Amino acid sequence: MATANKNLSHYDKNTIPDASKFRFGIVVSEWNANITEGLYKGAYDALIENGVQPANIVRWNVPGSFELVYGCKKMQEQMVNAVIAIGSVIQGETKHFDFVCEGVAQGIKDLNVMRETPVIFCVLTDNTMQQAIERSGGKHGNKGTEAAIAAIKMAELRKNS
Ligand SMILES: Nc1c(NC[C@H](O)[C@H](O)[C@H](O)CO)[nH]c(=O)[nH]c1=O
Ligand SMILES: CC(=O)[C@@H](O)COP(=O)(O)O
Repeated sequence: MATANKNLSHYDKNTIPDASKFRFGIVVSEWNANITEGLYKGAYDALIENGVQPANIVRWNVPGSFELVYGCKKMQEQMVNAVIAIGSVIQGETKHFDFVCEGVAQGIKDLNVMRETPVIFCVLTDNTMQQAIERSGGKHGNKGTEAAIAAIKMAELRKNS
């Protein structure tokens, strides 16, 4: 189902686990910063709304989405219950888009397979800037909000497993 038909940014707070004791790492790519700052705000606000203490949200920046893998690997080594990777890759004229998207998706998948701390994939892979705007606080909601809810749910699953 496409984002246009399923906007997960609206959620029922009663279904979200208590997050007040959790600590989260958020790694933010500086590429397309107008988009990644919107995603960060969505994630940060959703964590706070669900009881996370501001001091328990650790933010690091990395230059581009490709560097999210290394940033998230190092963040996993901090005392955090889950990590959120935030990036925005937008199609250009060459194959660079495919390599960046492939690298970051596979890299984050590997961190989830190999290591204990869950890493949430909040990397937009859009054809146009307009699509990115619509998904980072625009008419299709905010994928940062959705990532924060996923992070809380995964932190809870980790705690109980
Ligand atoms: N074009 C985009 C990039 N490119 C930069 C790479 O992510 C990386 O920083 C560089 O290749 C050095 O290793 N990154 C994005 O996040 N978004 C883009 O649209
Ligand atoms: C996703 C990218 O790296 C992209 O913005 C690069 O653009 P181009 O393929 O035109 O060099």
